[in-house]
Amino acid sequence: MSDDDNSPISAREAKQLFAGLKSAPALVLAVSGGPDSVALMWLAARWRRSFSRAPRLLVVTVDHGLRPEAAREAREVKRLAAELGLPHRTLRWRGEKPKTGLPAAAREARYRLLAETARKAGASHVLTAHTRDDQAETLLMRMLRGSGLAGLSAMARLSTRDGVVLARPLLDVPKSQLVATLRRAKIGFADDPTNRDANFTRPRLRALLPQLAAEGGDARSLARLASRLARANAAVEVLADGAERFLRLRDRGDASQAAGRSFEASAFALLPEEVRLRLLLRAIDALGHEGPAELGKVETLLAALDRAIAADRPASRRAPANGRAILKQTLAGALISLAGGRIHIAPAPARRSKGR
Ligand SMILES: Nc1ncnc2c1ncn2[C@@H]1O[C@H](COP(=O)(O)OP(=O)(O)OP(=O)(O)O)[C@@H](O)[C@H]1O
Repeated sequence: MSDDDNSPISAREAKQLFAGLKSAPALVLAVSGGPDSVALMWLAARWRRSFSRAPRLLVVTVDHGLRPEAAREAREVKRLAAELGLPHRTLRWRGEKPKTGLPAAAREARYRLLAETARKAGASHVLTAHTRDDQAETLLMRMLRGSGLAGLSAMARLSTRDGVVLARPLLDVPKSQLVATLRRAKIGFADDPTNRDANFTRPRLRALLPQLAAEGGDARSLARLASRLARANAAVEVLADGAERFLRLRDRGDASQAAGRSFEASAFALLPEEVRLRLLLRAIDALGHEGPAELGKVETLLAALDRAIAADRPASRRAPANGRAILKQTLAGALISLAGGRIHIAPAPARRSKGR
C-alpha cells in the first residue's frame, strides 16, 4: 500500500487487495453505508468489472433496528449498489435486544445474518471493510483489558464463521485512503453518529488515537504490533497441537476417552504454562456447553490443577489409580477433574433448576 495515507486506491492496488478472491464463486460485501464499506463496495465493483469471469457480488446491509435513520441508510446503499450494477439485500435483526452489551449483541447478530445469507447465496466469503485504524483500535481495547496473546493478535485477515470465510481485505489500508478514494469517485457516504458516541468504549478510545500517534504510536505501528503478536500466537498454536499429539501418544490409544478428554497429569505438568493453558482452553471450549471460557478463569483453574498435581505425586506413586478425584471443578459448562494421576475434561452435568 502507498505510504501517502491520503492517496486514492488505484485499480492496480485494488487488484492486489482482492487477489486471493478471484476464484471464489460469489462474495457477500457487508456494507453499512459508512465510508469504509461504501469504498469496499466501489473498489470491489471496479475490480469485478476488470474480468470477464470473476465472483458474483452481493451487497448486504444489516438494519439492527436501533437507529431510525438505518432504514434510509440501507436504501441509500441499495441505490448506490444499483448504480454500480450490484444486487443488494437488507437484513433485519428482529430478536430481543439486550439492555447491556448491546454493541456486542448487535455484532453477533450481524455476523450470524451475514454468514447465513452467504451460505444461502452460494457465496464462499463475507467481506467486511475493517481498516488499519480499526485494527489499531481493536488492539488498544484488548491491551486495556489485559487480553492474552490470542486476543492481542486482534483481527485476522481470514477467519471462518459458520462454514463461511470472513475476509478483511482492507485490514492494511488506512481509513483516510478509503475516504480519498470516495472523494475522487465523487461518492457520498453516511456518517454514523454512534461512531463518536462517548457512551461506548470504542469511540472513547478512538478519540485517544491522535495523542498516541503524536507519541509515535500511530495506527501503522499498532497494527504492526498486532500482526507480530499474531505470528507468535500462530507459533504457540502449533506447539499446542504438538503437545496434544505428545499426550495422545503417551496414552497409546488406551486411555478412556468415552465422555471427554483425558491427559496423563505428570506428562501434562512438563509442558510450558502457556501450552497447558491452551490445552485446557481447547478441551473446555470443545466439551463445555456455556460458550468460550474466560482466560482469567482458566488461569485460576490451571493454578489449582498445578498445585493438586504437585501434591498428588507421592500419593499417586503409592496408589496410581485409586479413582478418587482430588480436584473437581466446573468451568464454562465443562467438568474438570484430577483422579488417578489423570486430568479429565467432560461436559458438566446439567445444572438443577432453581425452581425446586
Ligand atoms: N449494519 C451493517 N451492515 C452491513 N455491514 C456492516 C454493518 N455494520 C458494520 N458492517 C461491516 O463491518 C465492518 C466493521 O464495522 P464496525 O467497525 O462498525 O463494526 P464493529 O461494531 O466495530 O464490530 P467489528 O469491528 O467487530 O465488526 C464495516 O466496515 C462493514 O463491512
